[in-house]
Amino acid sequence: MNVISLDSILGVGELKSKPAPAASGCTTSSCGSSDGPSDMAPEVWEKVKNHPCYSEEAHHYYARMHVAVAPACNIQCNYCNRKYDCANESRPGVVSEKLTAEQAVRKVLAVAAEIPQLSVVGIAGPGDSLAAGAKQTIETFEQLSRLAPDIKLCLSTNGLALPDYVDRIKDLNIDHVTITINMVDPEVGQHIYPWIFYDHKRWTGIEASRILHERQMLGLEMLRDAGILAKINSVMIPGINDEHLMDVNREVKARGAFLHNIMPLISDPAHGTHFGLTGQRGPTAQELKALQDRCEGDMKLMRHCRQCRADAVGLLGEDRGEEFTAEKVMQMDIDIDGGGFTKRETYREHVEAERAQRHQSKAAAIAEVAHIAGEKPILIAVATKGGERINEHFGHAKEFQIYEVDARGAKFVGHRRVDLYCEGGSGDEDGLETIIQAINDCVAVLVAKIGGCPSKSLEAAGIEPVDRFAFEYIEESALAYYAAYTERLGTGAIRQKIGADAVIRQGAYTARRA
Ligand SMILES: C[S@@+](CC[C@H](N)C(=O)[O-])C[C@H]1O[C@@H](n2cnc3c(N)ncnc32)[C@H](O)[C@@H]1O
Ligand code: SF4
Ligand code: SF4
Repeated sequence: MNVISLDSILGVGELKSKPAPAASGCTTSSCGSSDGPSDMAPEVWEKVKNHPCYSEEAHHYYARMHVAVAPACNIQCNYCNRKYDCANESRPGVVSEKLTAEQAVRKVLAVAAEIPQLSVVGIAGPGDSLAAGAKQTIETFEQLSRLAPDIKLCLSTNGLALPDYVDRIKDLNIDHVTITINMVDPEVGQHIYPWIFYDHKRWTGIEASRILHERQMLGLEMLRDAGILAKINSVMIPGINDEHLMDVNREVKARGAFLHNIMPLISDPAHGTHFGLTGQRGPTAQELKALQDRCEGDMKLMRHCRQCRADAVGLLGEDRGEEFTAEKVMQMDIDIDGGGFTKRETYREHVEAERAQRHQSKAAAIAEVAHIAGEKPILIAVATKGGERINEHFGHAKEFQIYEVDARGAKFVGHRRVDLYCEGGSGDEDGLETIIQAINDCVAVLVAKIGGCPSKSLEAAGIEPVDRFAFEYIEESALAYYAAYTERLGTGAIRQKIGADAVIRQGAYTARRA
């Protein structure tokens, strides 16, 4: 098939590209074929392959939107304050406007007509999608399943009311449900949940956490029995549930959860949450990764969550919500009958073709490094604007994506937000300091371009700045870098080199602090 660039369908300028090398065998589950990864049943792959949150690969191509039709909640978490709102902030529970079911449906059809990447509509607050009788949630999904049946439906809940709604969720063809589970021991839960409202009564203390825990486990088992995929969100709260999340991981896995998304606590005092006001800190990026690594096993860990607003619109990491306010949507001429269905279908066909080409290219890159199997993985930071390419200037990066690389492949393991190094054209030393701190477990940073000064500081900190892969694909470049890195050191030497680099980085950091 002749592959047309997705950027041309979307009207975006062409990126410099390299033809895909010939295919060969691929052994990692992150790679795969059009039937999906080797460790996933085809019917499950069919459900997740276009869902930007359930498939890391899909998030490069597909967008989601949240509609904020669920303002109320039936429990209180010590990290949540829905009264604090800020239009410029992207974090859970924040919305610019709450919608009725009717407004939400209109908004979805408007977005679907405009953004062919849209594949999922979710309800994730700002409160709980199943609180207050779940009326608006059900009404919204009923209409959408009729008007835009090609778009997947998704909801997020704390799980307290979930057992009462699993049958309804099944009837509505909702394939994806997220439950936030922060504990499987009410002793731990009592430090996270001051109260719940259940069975016409407010419960507090350990009793509240016991009820919540039992309802969450029951709801999860019912989802498994109904064949609905469950993702578990857990908020990592250092000193309260960080170690305990290993137990949570084990228990949810035993009950058939598909994916575990361990997210860092956000606890800015300005947000007015209990944890913010009492000085409870969130985890560092390195602490979060270490816990995710310990939990990763048979069940997949989600590493690409962007902790989105409850009214987010667009690809993960971008927010086009401002283009679709209730006022603007009211003025739009909306095709009520599946708005833009043909455009979405064409887009999906091209994504399939591009994905097949990318699988081949990644498999070929993995085959090139097969001879160094068994070496220790390295971490690499990447400056990217998206499109799976190294296409961002070091000084303009607001975040770095982190890849873990060895002969099995280059795996995305998280992103690290940083202060901008270049503000108004000049380098800011404090910004550079926070960048080095954020990526200090990486051996290299792959960028489209970088200036002489930051290069020297990075080298002094034991992080190699690399611009020779500018505009190339990230995974293939990371593997090529890994091969060159290993060759430079000689096989068997990576472990010692990583150890030595870590000492250099720590020494450089201590010296800068002094
Ligand atoms: C706003 S909630 C809406 C769905 C539902 N009420 C729930 O809590 O699962 C969406 C997700 O954001 C998480 N969240 C809310 N506030 C947070 C914070 N301050 N830090 C980290 N995660 C947070 C919740 O735990 C939940 O997983
Ligand atoms: S369950 Fe969700 S909406 Fe309710 S308090 Fe907790 S985070 Fe906020
Ligand atoms: S908050 Fe995470 S799981 Fe939810 S839509 Fe955003 S990226 Fe997906």
